Amino acid sequence: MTMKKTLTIAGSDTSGGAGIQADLKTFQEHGTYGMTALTVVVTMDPDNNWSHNVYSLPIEVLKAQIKTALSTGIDAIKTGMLSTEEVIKTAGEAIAESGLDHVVIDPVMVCKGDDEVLNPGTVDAMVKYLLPKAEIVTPNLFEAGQLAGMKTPSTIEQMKSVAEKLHSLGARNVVIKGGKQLHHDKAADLFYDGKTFTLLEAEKTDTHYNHGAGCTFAAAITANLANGFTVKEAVIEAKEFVSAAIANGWKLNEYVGPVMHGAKSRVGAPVITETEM
Ligand SMILES: Nc1ncnc2c1ncn2[C@@H]1O[C@H](COP(=O)(O)OP(=O)(O)O)[C@@H](O)[C@H]1O
Ligand SMILES: Cc1ncc(COP(=O)(O)O)c(C=O)c1O
Repeated sequence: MTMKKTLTIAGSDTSGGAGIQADLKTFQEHGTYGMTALTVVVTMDPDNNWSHNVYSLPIEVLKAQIKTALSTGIDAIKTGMLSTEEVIKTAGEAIAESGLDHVVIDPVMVCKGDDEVLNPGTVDAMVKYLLPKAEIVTPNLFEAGQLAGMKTPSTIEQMKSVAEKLHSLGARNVVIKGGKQLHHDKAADLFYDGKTFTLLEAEKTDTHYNHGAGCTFAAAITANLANGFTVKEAVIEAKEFVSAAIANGWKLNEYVGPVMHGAKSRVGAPVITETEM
């Protein structure tokens, strides 16, 4: 049996909901063979209100992982938490050398709830090294504004302008996640392929148990592209997948509630509506 191979270049979330853990669970649910190149390891301190510590791996270790994985003939790549400009440059150069088309850039800048960029120099590096390689970029509202050098969009009209800017910076497709943050009665994401805007809407779940939603969404897109979906089909299935995962999010402890990555196949997924704008 042959399987499509998917690689995530991202951080390890020890608590298991986000990062490479979310990516691998999602790849598995989509029937692809997941491989990893770790950038950082994130731990949480149970003695200090679950505060996060980020441990970077040496750049040679990242390069060796990417080399290992690419030598096997990867079908699609996703990037997640990339901690420094050097890490972003390394990922961008490796993607360029791979010659792969199926490249999903999830421009993780902050963990949920924060609105400060972890390391400001990384935004320029993402624009320079990653956006021009992206078959699709998957920012939330804050990340979209930062990458575009525009204010954080808060309406669908503003999301359209920001999506056009991100496309002009080299991303062949853009999906801006309105999610829970956008003032809209549904969980709405705006997809732009350079020609048409499509608003994708799902029921909003009233929950705090959404840790890992962004990673899960981008990983599902990656697996779907590896499996031969068009970009739009990949995004729509990923939205079904993540909506089900959020609707079935659960409490790990008093600090964090991860999504349930395997919910779609076990519980079913909600209907996504598509509206051309
Ligand atoms: N409360 C919610 N109910 C339903 N879907 C949601 C909810 N919050 C986010 N989503 C969806 O989950 C996906 C990931 O978005 P989000 O969690 O906002 O990303 P990030 O983790 O990058 O901030 C998007 O498709 C978004 O619309
Ligand atoms: C390693 C890692 N990657 C990515 C994220 C972003 O997670 P989310 O998918 O909830 O935006 C986190 C958040 O804790 C993380 O620890």
